Amino acid sequence: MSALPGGAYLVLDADTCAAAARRPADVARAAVDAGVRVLQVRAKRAPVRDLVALTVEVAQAVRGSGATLLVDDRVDVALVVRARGVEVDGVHVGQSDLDVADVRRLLGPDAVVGVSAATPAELARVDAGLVDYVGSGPVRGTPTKPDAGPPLGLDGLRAAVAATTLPVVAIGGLGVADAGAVRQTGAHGLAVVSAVCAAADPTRAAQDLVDAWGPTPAPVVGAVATGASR
Ligand SMILES: Cc1ncc(COP(=O)(O)OP(=O)(O)O)c(N)n1
Ligand SMILES: Cc1nc(C(=O)O)sc1CCOP(=O)(O)O
Ligand SMILES: [Mg+2]
Repeated sequence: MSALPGGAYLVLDADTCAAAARRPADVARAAVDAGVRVLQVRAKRAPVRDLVALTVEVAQAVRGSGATLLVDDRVDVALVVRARGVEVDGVHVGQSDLDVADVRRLLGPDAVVGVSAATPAELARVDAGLVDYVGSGPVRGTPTKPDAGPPLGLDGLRAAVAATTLPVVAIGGLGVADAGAVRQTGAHGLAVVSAVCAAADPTRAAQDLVDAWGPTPAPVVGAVATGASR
């Protein structure tokens, strides 16, 4: 188990970056230079070996930044990247991906493991002893994930935060204008794709997101999320 830094969380979606004619590695470097502490590599249509190459590229681009780097869905990719001697911190899995118990077994006790959970039933099933954070969304409908569930809205997000002891990362249709309201729900972080990857100026957009969220306490390793770390 490892503490996830709070605040701005950038999901580097390969398709969104490609549509904006940008390399995810360049967006990643710009984001960490702007103060983003958590990155996730997501490439839903890429062959697995391309996802490995992409993750290595991003990891190398942000090397030395101290940012937490995760892979969407694919534990095998994280393991291969590690086996090549390149640092990757963990994986974010959804409800149809590998079970978090298996993810934890494969990646080890120090990995960061996140899981998607939004409904009361999904949140109740999350084992807080195996997972470091929950990703809850979509807060709003978003073209970036057409198969997402119904929008939670801020009230639904607040309910998700109240339903779990784990840090909650809000996601889906969010941008800089939402940072204050999302933080007020008690969410630990705010994850975006389009607001940075498709922005006219990703560096500026990342900086604005970091500033709008405001200061975050340093993560405490092994801390139980009681609200004190939010
Ligand atoms: C931080 C964060 N939260 C939720 C998701 C969604 O993951 P998942 O449900 O597995 O859906 P896909 O992203 O795989 O389409 C996420 N990636 N990150
Ligand atoms: C990757 C992802 N997961 C979601 C969920 O609801 O679990 S919504 C989403 C896409 C977020 O992209 P954008 O910031 O462009 O709306
Ligand atoms: Mg998934």
